[in-house]
Amino acid sequence: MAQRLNLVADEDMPHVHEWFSPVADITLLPGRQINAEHLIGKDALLCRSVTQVNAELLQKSSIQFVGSATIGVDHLQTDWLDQQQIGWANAAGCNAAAVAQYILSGISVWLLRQNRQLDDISVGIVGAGNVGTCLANFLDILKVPYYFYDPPLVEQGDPRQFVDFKKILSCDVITLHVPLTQTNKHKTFHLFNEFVLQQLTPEQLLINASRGAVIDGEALTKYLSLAHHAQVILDVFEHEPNVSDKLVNQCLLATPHIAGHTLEGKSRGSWMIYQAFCRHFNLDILADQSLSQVLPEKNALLLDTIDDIRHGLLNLYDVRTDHQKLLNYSGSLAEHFDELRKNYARYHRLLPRRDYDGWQTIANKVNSLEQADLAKTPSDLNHAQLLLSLLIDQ
Ligand SMILES: NC(=O)C1=CN([C@@H]2O[C@H](COP(=O)(O)OP(=O)(O)OC[C@H]3O[C@@H](n4cnc5c(N)ncnc54)[C@H](O)[C@@H]3O)[C@@H](O)[C@H]2O)C=CC1
Ligand SMILES: O=C(O)C(=O)[C@H](O)COP(=O)(O)O
Repeated sequence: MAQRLNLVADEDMPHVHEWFSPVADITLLPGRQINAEHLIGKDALLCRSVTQVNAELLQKSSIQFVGSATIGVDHLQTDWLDQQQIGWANAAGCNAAAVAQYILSGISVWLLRQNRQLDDISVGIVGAGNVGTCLANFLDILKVPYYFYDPPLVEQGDPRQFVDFKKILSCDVITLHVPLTQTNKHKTFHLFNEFVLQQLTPEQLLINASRGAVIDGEALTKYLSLAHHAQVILDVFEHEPNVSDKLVNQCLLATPHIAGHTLEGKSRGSWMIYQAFCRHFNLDILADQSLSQVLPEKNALLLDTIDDIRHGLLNLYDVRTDHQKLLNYSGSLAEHFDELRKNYARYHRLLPRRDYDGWQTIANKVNSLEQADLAKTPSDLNHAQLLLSLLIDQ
């Protein structure tokens, strides 16, 4: 029998016990507290976005593999890991659908406040990777025009259509889906600085669910203190968990870095890391282990009438609930930011936020309802307007 491995894992990474305990002894720790001493004599580290994985953390250890159950890798010193021949993996795309769902919910709330319609806006997507593309797929169904800005993909010959930064800055909604990078030619650190922010108008919405430092936080606070400014939705903040109460209160909506935290998004992250771990250590995946095994059945969405669709979507996700929870901690946000994220996961174990994978079904259903009974679907509503009215509260 192969020797058992020893691993340290972030205590907020789901399903670690189910999947890893047949082959490893596991030490669970709070992600921000994992230190070099904890890793001495260990073979693998399983982390989330809050653990800085670098030479300082690992050099005294015998870690051979680092798995981060996240899309982002800005907390991993990947060049050093490669140099040391330490295997590493992230969970690319694991929660892309969850982030896209968050963005659509945020846009819906903004439209409601502005008394504007979905069919008269354009969306500028900065970063056309997994999240940007997933969002674009949803916007296609909603028939909302969007534009991609992604110079690295242009250089790689991606055949899709891309626009320049100036065009993005003219869109009604600008939403950021880039990795945080500090050094390369297309670095994203402070991509939205004071100069860029000042070009926005009060009619626009800026959303950041990528990494906080893609927007210069200090410049943003200053910008939002101006009499006229664009509306802003933030899921991420520069210097988390030290989040400024002032900035949160200046936003249309603010949430504690939970855009990707659906049940599927979190579980898929662990599952992808488990698979990478097995590949690295040349282990078999046991026959009774699978992602679907740990995901509870979804309540069937009964799409018989427009009302069914409306309620199905409303039960799905309303970002205002998460915004309100963050506001409840106003005055001591920095102290409670991590706790809110932790409790978000716990709360959602009872009433989980789920990915919605039935958008195409809904689009088809709306089509058939329109064809079958136009009286139920006012003829001046196109698909986009109709689906928006389903996304937001009546
Ligand atoms: N708030 C949250 O809960 C979550 C945040 N994220 C963040 O979102 C980021 C994006 O996620 P994915 O789309 O899955 O990543 P991805 O790697 O699939 O796509 C990122 C895209 O950004 C592009 N890009 C890089 N530099 C750029 C620049 N200067 N200007 C324009 N485009 C640029 C890349 O070429 C790539 O196509 C992640 O790196 C992560 O930091 C991801 C998941 C959840
Ligand atoms: O996947 C990413 O990248 C994210 O930002 C995550 O959704 C954040 O997840 P945790 O670090 O809280 O697991």
